Amino acid sequence: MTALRRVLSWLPVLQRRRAHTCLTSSATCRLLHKPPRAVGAACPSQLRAFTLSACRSRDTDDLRGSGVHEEEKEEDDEEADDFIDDSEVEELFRLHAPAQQHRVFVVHPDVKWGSRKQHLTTAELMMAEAVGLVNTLDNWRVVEQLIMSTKTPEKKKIFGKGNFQTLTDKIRQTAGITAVFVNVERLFPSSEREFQEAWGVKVFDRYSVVLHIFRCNARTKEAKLQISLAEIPLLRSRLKNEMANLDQQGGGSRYIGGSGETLVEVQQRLLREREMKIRSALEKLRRKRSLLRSQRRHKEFPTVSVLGYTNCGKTTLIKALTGDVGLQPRNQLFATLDVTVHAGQLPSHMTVLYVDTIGFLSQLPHRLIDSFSATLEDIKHSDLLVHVRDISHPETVNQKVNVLRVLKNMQIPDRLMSSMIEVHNKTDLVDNYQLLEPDALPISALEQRGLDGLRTAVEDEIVKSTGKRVLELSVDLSSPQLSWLYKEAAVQDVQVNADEGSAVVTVIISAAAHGRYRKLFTG
Ligand SMILES: Nc1nc2c(ncn2[C@@H]2O[C@H](COP(=O)(O)OP(=O)(O)OP(=O)(O)O)[C@@H](O)[C@H]2O)c(=O)[nH]1
Ligand SMILES: [Mg+2]
Repeated sequence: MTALRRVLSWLPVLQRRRAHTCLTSSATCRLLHKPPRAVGAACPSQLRAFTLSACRSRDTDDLRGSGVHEEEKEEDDEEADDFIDDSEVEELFRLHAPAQQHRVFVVHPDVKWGSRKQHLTTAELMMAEAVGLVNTLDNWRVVEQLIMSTKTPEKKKIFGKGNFQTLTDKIRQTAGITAVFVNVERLFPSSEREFQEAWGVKVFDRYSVVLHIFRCNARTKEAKLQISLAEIPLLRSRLKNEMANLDQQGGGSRYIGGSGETLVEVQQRLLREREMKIRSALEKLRRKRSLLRSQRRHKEFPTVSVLGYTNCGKTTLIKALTGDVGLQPRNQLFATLDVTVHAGQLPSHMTVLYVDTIGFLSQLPHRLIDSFSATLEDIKHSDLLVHVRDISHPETVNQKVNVLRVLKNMQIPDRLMSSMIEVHNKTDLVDNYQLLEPDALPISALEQRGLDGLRTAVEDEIVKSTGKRVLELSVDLSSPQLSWLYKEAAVQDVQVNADEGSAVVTVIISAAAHGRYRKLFTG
């Protein structure tokens, strides 16, 4: 009765009712209108600390250690504590623990002809990616792989009768395997059950393998909650299978001790409750994110989202552009699962915020992407997108098509799509690299080549899209000019002339805010 045991293990979590306090309007005010401190004595490092802390979220671990003021830290902690308890997230997250280790047989169902055939890739490359996914997981190893023809990879009957028998024989003859990974987006629960019965081992699809990877790499509450949400369909499928087994034994439709509910109904209700709980916690996080976004906008720092296929070098590029030593690029699929924000400078010394995002993958089920929609929302709200491509990868064209498809499904605004900068990364790995797409920028993030050209291109687009410029303004320190600038623009530097009671202030300011400034102080 594993199903019943699992249901019972959920109960404590679902029954625990904790009063959550949403972000209050006073917290909002505090974040948006916090007066600048240490203005008179402002030196560039303090200003950097101020601006960094102003745009920092709890998730942006990488901005830590940048000299954040203690008082701001406390306020941040207070505000972050408001939405959901760590232990509660851990409980939700732990419920569906991943398998410890597996020796895996990978099957790639290949469509050789017809409308379902993939034209930009080959069965061998898709198999290589599937193997890469499995090997990303610690203690999971591929022991055998097989490409098997099919006409209907998305149907319940993936393989024809003869092929299925051949496959079953091969799997049964392979010693020591503990799992089979069928490289399709998502298996029907009934197919999963049928395969498991025929092969006598656990069966995974892309959805479940990618989820395992996500799970192993998740660090923050938000990532953990998003993963727990993405697991709900898996739990539903499992439930269906376990219920089918119970029904065969005549147990699933019996009422539980006077409750008026059958075991199936109890399980379904608990799953619904679990889903609602996760969604509500994520909604609170979404509100917090949107608050941080408006705070960043308010501070007038333009944001640049760096996106692309997984492992293309996004994190390495942001590290190279910002010098942020906290960033840890890894040769691993889905190393980045949390959106983090990092400040960097453009040629005119304008500070921009680079947003590191979760990588894309082909045939990633929509539901999985949907679960990460709160994180991906940052992309929609940025001022500019930079699409990083691993130009050394044999599937680079297919990867680009997939990234563009996901962006289209996410309904990214046209203005962002048309101004998007495409970067060809890892050119150091390509012999005699030649740029065949004139609008793209060739770089090597690892060897820090081509970055000046990229910074200039980013600045040009930012100026075009936001109308923001870097200006040096002379301010009278006895007037409220400087504090106004702190509130309405992004102050980059203050050079104080103590004898004259004035300062030269470098700011990033929009045309509209500059107009207001002139009207107020120089009119
Ligand atoms: N040779 C070479 N390797 C690079 C370059 N850029 C990144 N890499 C390597 O590619 C691997 C992945 O880099 P990341 O920056 O973690 O890639 P990512 O796109 O952030 O990956 P995910 O967060 O997993 O989606 C690491 O081993 C990097 O060192 C480059 O320009 N040249
Ligand atoms: Mg990354």
